[in-house]
Amino acid sequence: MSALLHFDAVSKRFAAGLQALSEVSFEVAAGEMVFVTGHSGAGKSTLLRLVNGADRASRGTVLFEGRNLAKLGRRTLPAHRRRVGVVFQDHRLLADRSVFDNVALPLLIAGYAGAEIGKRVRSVLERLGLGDRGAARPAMLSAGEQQRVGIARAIVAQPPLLVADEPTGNLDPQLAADVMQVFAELPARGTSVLVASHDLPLIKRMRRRTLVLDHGRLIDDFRPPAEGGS
Ligand SMILES: Nc1ncnc2c1ncn2[C@@H]1O[C@H](COP(=O)(O)OP(=O)(O)OP(=O)(O)O)[C@@H](O)[C@H]1O
Repeated sequence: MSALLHFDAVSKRFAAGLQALSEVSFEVAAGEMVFVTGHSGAGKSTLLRLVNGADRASRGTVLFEGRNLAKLGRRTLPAHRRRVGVVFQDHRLLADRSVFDNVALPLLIAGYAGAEIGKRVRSVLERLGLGDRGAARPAMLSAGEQQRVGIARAIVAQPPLLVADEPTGNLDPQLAADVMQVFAELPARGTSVLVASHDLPLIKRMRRRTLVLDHGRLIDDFRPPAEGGS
């Protein structure tokens, strides 16, 4: 079976001449949760932006579900974006809409019927411990709740892949652990996860595969040994 995500010798050079990624190759299989780490400026955000179609590789090939993302055009990009949920550090919620409406947005865009939207939004809010916050405006919520609303919005349409860029950067350690727990449960529900983070203690605790970038180069692809293995 082909990989969900495939990077083959991918480089990204910005107009200013800066090489943000150099010949990066790796694959992510369906059902994996993978961290991307490295120093500030190592290329983590750049890598994630190539995956969600926000930017394009300068060289090399990025395949998602077997499709070459270099070939995405105005007509096909929206469909790709619907298959990759995105979580940012600054969750980018709509301030003048309720929590429910914020989370419902991807389903509205995908053309779901009203009753189905209600069912799915209530279910995902419940799962993230936000069952009683649907009517609230984002500004009325704590930072941790707002981040969970952002996650709810990213996963409500059950995309095959979730990419998250420093999703716990603003959260205290307990909330960060809670968010990681939510992510860790996604692969079993059909959503693979790619998380950029520089929080090494957190990554270590999660015991998941970790890609390490250094000045745009992939210098390690670490898979922790299975628990209980010898
Ligand atoms: N649009 C852009 N134009 C020019 N250079 C850019 C652009 N975006 C990123 N860069 C540069 O590419 C390099 C990699 O940046 P990137 O944001 O991917 O790093 P990062 O690992 O996510 O860092 P951080 O942890 O600080 O967010 C940096 O040197 C950055 O300045």
